Amino acid sequence: MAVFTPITSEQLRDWLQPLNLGELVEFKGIASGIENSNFFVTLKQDGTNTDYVLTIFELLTPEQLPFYLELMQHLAIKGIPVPRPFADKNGTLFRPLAGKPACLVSKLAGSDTATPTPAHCASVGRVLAQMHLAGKDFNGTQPNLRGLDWWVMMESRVAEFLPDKIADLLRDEISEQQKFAQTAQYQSLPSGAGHCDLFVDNVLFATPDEPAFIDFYFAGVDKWLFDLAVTVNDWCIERSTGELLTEHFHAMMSAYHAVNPLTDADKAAWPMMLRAAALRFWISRLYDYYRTREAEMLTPKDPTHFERILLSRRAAHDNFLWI
Ligand SMILES: Nc1ncnc2c1ncn2[C@@H]1O[C@H](COP(=O)(O)OP(=O)(O)O)[C@@H](O)[C@H]1O
Ligand SMILES: N[C@@H](CCOP(=O)(O)O)C(=O)O
Repeated sequence: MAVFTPITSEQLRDWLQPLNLGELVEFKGIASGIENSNFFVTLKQDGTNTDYVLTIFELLTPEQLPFYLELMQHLAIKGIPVPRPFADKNGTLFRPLAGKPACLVSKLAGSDTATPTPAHCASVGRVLAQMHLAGKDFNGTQPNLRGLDWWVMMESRVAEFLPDKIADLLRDEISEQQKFAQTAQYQSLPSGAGHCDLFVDNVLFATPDEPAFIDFYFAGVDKWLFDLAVTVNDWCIERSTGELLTEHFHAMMSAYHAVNPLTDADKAAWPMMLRAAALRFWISRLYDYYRTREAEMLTPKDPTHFERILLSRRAAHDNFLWI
């Protein structure tokens, strides 16, 4: 369903050749993706079969891809559990396949969880902190392309579809976030390469203590605290209301803090950062809902989920949970 670009064995064999990773045994499309075409690929080298993941990029441009792939390569080399992209002998990480850029990465063990426990939250918090620290010497500079400028641009494209009260909420939150981004407090927060979309469907677990992060194609340089807020807003919530679950929250935050300590400045910025993280996905879901792209064959994700989360974080602004 979500293989937007079909390929033949011949095309794939030719494409794989410069990677020198062995003979093609089999490949099959992965149904669950919504952004790219993904395939599991099995290659045989010296009598041993190894599984990989092939991604054909449907929307990302060759200008954007080096940041994502080089970040994954950097993190994987440092031992962070993320897919490792394979380069040809010239160091090239992506090449055209069926007319679109494509790359091959390592296949990670495990599966995602629909019902995160505090133990899952703790391990995700720990590895997120390790990932932030491991990215400190990564030299890519591409910003989070789904940041404040993008929110402002998208607001003008979705507001016309919304009832007045909801459009007012959207406009008001963007304006609050613009003011927040100008503060010395915001600007003093540490930034670096972040995943920026570390939702439950982007983490695979071999065991609850061994998370692996996939799908880095919204990654970018942003405040570390924003990345943590995005993660908390999806992992530590009661799904139907969006309210934070205290035990899940403390498990994730304490585990993050133990590796990459949070400061008083982080605490002061936290309520606005949780709101920013909710706003980012509210806007992208509104955009997908009202302006679904042509190639999209899946049902757009529910924007009202993040409207509820935003309202909940605004209501808790002066009385928020912290570690
Ligand atoms: N490196 C990987 N190792 C193991 N499974 C993977 C890997 N990359 C993707 N997958 C599988 O493919 C599915 C879709 O991948 P994803 O990157 O989330 O696609 P999309 O960005 O299009 O939503 C994931 O849910 C996972 O099951
Ligand atoms: N996590 C986002 C959508 C991004 O899609 P992904 O499948 O590439 O993670 C959301 O839930 O709105």
